[in-house]
Amino acid sequence: MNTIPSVNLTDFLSNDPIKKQKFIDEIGHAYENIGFVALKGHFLDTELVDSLYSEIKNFFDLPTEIKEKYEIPGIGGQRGYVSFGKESAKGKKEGDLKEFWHFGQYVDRNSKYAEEYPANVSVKELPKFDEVGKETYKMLEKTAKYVLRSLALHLGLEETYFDNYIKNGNSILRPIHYPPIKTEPKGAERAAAHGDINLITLLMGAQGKGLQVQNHKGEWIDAIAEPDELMINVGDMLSRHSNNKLKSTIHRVTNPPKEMWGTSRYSIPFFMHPISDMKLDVLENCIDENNPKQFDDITSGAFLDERLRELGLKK
Ligand SMILES: O=C(O)CCC(=O)C(=O)O
Ligand SMILES: [Fe+2]
Repeated sequence: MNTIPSVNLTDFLSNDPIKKQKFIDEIGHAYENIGFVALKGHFLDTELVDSLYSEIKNFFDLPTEIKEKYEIPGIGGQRGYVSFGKESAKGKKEGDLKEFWHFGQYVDRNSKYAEEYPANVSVKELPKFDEVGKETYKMLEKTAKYVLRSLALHLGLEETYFDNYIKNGNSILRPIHYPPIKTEPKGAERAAAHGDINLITLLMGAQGKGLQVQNHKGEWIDAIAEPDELMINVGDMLSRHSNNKLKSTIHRVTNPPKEMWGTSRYSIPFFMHPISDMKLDVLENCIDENNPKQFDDITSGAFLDERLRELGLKK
């Protein structure tokens, strides 16, 4: 597979069982091979996307000393601002050439997760920032819920298998700014090769060149979406749970050619996480003689913790 297949969520949501099954087969096949699809028919509208871009550009344009006021110590960068170069890919010492923001789950005050999750951070310079972030979070979470329903069916589980694990889940919306490159990066990249940690990732902003995905043969292929598409990939949590039937594919964001160094890249991944006590233990129906169990049992909370340390976000 040398291109990223495109699928349409309205097929899955239609009342036509043939279309629904077609969507399940297409996404299932894509995730057993390249690990990525471009998805149309999601719940984000253009107006919301445009206002989020405008808000986040305004945020990243703020002076560094103001942005740094929103960098909260002690929470592994899980909410608010994370400054340039702080995060590095697993196994790499150079920091990625990016700064980002994290919006986290919106839980009721009386829910047990209100204590587990750090609070979201408000940007007082930008009155609409929080609201636009929250609305986008909800729409991406809703899109992800249906994608996971299709994957549950593909894996031979109940359609709603993931629903209770993602309700109040520890998902994160991460607007990223890759600033203009001023000096030779010396081994650093916009985003070095990595697999995502979570269940699935929904990415806005894969329209320009930059994102590349590694296929079976080790070749890097461009992952470019149409204006109305989200790029959606499998993360390591879902790969473990499915005994690597669904592939968490290594991907990266390359530095632009020198004549383009003066331009920024903005992208906005939504990392869909379950609640921390979900067991990622390999599903029984993904194990057989040809596919012995490949991963040890672990909860999603313990797995996340381990990975945040490896990324340099948690001490
Ligand atoms: O910026 C992008 O297009 C992708 C970013 C990414 O892969 C990530 O943040 O995990
Ligand atoms: Fe990624």
